[in-house]
Amino acid sequence: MKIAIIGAGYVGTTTAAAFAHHGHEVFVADNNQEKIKAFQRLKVPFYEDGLEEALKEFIQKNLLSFTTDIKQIIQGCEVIFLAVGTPSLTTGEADLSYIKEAAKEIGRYMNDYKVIVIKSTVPVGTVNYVQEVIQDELKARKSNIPFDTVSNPEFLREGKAMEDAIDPERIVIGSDSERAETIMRTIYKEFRCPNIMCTSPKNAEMIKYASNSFLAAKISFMNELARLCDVLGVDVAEVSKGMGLDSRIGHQFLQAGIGYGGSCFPKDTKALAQIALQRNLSLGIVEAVCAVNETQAQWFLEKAENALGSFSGKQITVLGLTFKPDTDDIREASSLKIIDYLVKKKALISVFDPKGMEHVKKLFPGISYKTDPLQALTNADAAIIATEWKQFTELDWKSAKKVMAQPYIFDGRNSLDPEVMKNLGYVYMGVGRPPL
Ligand SMILES: NC(=O)c1ccc[n+]([C@@H]2O[C@H](COP(=O)([O-])OP(=O)(O)OC[C@H]3O[C@@H](n4cnc5c(N)ncnc54)[C@H](O)[C@@H]3O)[C@@H](O)[C@H]2O)c1
Ligand SMILES: O=c1ccn([C@@H]2O[C@H](COP(=O)(O)OP(=O)(O)O[C@H]3O[C@H](CO)[C@@H](O)[C@H](O)[C@H]3O)[C@@H](O)[C@H]2O)c(=O)[nH]1
Repeated sequence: MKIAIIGAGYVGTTTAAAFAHHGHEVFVADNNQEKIKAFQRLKVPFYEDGLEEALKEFIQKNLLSFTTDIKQIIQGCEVIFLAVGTPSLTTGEADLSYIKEAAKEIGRYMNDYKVIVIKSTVPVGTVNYVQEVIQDELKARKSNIPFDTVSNPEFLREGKAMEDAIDPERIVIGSDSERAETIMRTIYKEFRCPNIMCTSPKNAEMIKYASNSFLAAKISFMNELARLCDVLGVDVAEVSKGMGLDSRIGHQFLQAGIGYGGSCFPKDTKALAQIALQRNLSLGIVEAVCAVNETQAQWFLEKAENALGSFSGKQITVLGLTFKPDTDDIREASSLKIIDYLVKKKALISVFDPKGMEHVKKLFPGISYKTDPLQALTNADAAIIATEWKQFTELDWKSAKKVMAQPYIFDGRNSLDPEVMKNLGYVYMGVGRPPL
C-alpha cells in the first residue's frame, strides 16, 4: 500500500522504516528543508541505532522517499499518517498547532477518499478536531470528498525504536469507521502483532496518555520511596528487586534514579493533568508523579553536596548527558538540571557523553567537554552519573580512581555495585541506598 507520513522526526522516520520493512511504499514529508535534505543524502540528523542503515536500504529499494512536497504525497496516497510534534505549552497543555497546520494542508490538497491517521500523542478529542479542520477546508473548496480520521498512537522507545516499530507488542487502532478499520488492519497485516486492539478514537487517545502516565507513576513511586529508604537505611534497589518478583508488579520501570526525562513522560503527564483540570478535575496521583520528578534531581544533588562538603570551586565530572542511554536526545534530561545546579554553586564542571555533547554545548558553552570518561574524571573531586551508558557501568573504575583527586561517586542511576565500589576505595552514594 502507498502510505504518506507527515513529520520526519523520531516517530515519522522509524514508522516509515517499519512500514517499508513490511513491504509498503512510504513517502515522508516534512516542512523542515534541512532535515529532508539530510535524509535525501542518506543521513539521519539524530542518533537512533539501526535507523540509518534501514533507511538507506529502503530508499535504495525504492520503498521509501523523503520530500518537502506535502501536496504531492497527500494526493498520491490513500492513507496519511500525522507524526508531527505535540510539545508542551507553558500551561502544560499539548500544543496542537502542528497538527492543525498539517490537517489544513490535507483538507486543502486531498483529491479523493483518504484515511488520516494520528500517530502523534494527542489529547482526547483530537481525532474529532482534525476531522473538523479538514471539513472546514473542504467546505471552503466547496468539496465533499469523503475521508475518515483514525487514532493510532505510537508506543516506541527511543534507543530501541527500530525493534519496537517493526515488531510492536501492541497496536491500538481507534476508529469509528469500518472502512478505515479494514484499511488499518491491511496496513498492519504483515506485522504479525499478537495484540491488535480496535476501539474508539477517544479510547485510543486516552490509552496513550494513560500508558505513559502509569509508567511515569511507577518511576516516581520508587523515587519517592527512595527518599524514605535513604532515611531508614534501606536499599531501594533491593526493594524494587523484591517487589518485581511479584508478577502482578513486574520488574520494569521500578528503577529509582534522578528522575525521568525525554520528550514524552514529562510532557504527557503534564498534559494529562491539564486535560483533567480543564474539566474541573484534579488528578492528584498524576500531579504527584510530576511533582516528585521535578524535585528528584535537586534532592539527590543536595545530598551529594552535603557528602562532599561543598561544590564551590570543586572539580565535578558529570557522566552522561542524554535522558537515557543509546540516544542523543537531551530533551528534559536530568543532566541539564545537574549542570544548572553546579553552575549556580560555582563548581568547575567537566562532562562526557557518548552521543549528547553537541546538543548540550549549545546550552552550556562554558563548561569543559571531554573526549572519554577517564579524561573527564582526571583531577575530579567527584563524579555524578546522570545516565547509565555502558561506557560508565563497564568503566575500569580501578584506573579511574588513580586519576581522580578525590574518590566520590554519586550514582544518580544506581548503575554501579556499591560493594565493588567500596572495595575499590570509593565513597559511593546511590539513590536511596544506605552507605556500606
Ligand atoms: N519520540 C518518541 O520516542 C515518541 C514515541 C511515541 C510517540 N511520540 C509522539 O509522536 C509525535 C512526534 O514525536 P517526535 O519525537 O517524532 O517529534 P520530532 O520533533 O522529532 O518530529 C516532528 C517533525 O514534524 C515536523 N513538522 C511539524 N509540523 C509540520 C507540518 N505542518 N508539515 C510537515 N512537517 C511538520 C517537524 O519539522 C519535525 O521534523 C509527538 O506527538 C510525540 O509525543 C514520540
Ligand atoms: O525504571 C525506570 C525506567 C525509566 N526511567 C527513566 O524514564 C525515562 C524514559 O525512559 P523510556 O520509557 O525508556 O524512554 P522513552 O523513549 O521516553 O519512551 C517512553 O515514551 C515514549 C513516548 O511516548 C513511549 O512511546 C514509550 O512507550 C515510553 O517508554 C528515562 O529518563 C529513564 O531514565 C527511570 O528513571 N526508571
